[in-house]
Amino acid sequence: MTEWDLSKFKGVFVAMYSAYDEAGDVCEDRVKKLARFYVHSGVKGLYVGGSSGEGILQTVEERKRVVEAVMQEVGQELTIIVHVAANSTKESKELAIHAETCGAHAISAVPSIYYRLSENAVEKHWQEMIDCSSLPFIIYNIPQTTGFNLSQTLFQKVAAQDKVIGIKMSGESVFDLQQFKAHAGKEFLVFNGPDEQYLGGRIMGADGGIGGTYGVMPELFCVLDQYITSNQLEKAQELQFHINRIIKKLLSYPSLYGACKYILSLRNIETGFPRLPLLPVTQQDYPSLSVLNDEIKQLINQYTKEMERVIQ
Ligand SMILES: CC(=O)N[C@@H]([C@@H](O)[C@H](O)[C@H](O)CO)[C@@H](O)CC(=O)C(=O)O
Repeated sequence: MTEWDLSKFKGVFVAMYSAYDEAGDVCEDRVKKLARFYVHSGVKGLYVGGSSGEGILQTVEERKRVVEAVMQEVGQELTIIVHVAANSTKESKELAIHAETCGAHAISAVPSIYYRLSENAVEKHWQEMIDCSSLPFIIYNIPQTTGFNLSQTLFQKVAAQDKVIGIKMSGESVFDLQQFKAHAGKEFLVFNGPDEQYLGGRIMGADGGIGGTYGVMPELFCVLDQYITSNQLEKAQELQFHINRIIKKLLSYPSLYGACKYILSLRNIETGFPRLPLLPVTQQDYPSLSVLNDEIKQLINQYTKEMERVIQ
């Protein structure tokens, strides 16, 4: 039996985008407004400083300011998972200790990037973070960006510890996701990573998901999750298809994050541009993004109404 309350980690987690001011600096007010925006959307929590949050492009001090702002604003209302991995173990530990000081609910980390690391090195990197705070730890496996493909052997070694409560599976294979779930068992959380496969991931064992595009349509992912939980799989498939049409369009812009941030601005949530080398969208993209925003709003309207009818 695990000592952790896993129920607060089951569901939809928005991988929060960065929030900068006009000069491109971290802006606490904007971080808070963005975090607050998700409170009423029905999501379970936020994943802070991950890929979508551009943690890896920010300084340690900036990352701390983001976490502090999120915790102050919504730390009592949502479950907050903080991605603490930096390239050095030293900085990652500093961020892990800081997350605990701020009252975050869990930490999470990718392997260090750039160097081709052995499994022993990645294990040591993660273990130092696990040991330096008393927070539960969630492995972040995203081989397509880190170049490190987590093996079952290393996974089972790391996951055997009570403090390691889950894994965020951002690789594309639903089979891999299922294999991790099968080995770790019921009392171990698996988060679906690819938003395009939320339905597939959940059916194959994921307890919820962490995703970036949830940020512009959190309501749709919450309804999708409810369809799955209540076994309405045809409705779930229909909605996932709509979502995927949106995601495919979002992926056609100079950067996914730039497109999503612009859509947020159309919903009165200013977050600035993504930080270089991630490209912003340009003025010529604005009209089509505005059309896409209307499409998202229409779907949110339609599906939240349908869900209300089902619940009544
Ligand atoms: C590679 C990547 O960035 N994957 C995203 C997805 O949310 C992704 O943006 C989405 O599926 C669109 O392809 C997440 O798995 C990453 C994530 O949650 C994060 O921001 O840490």
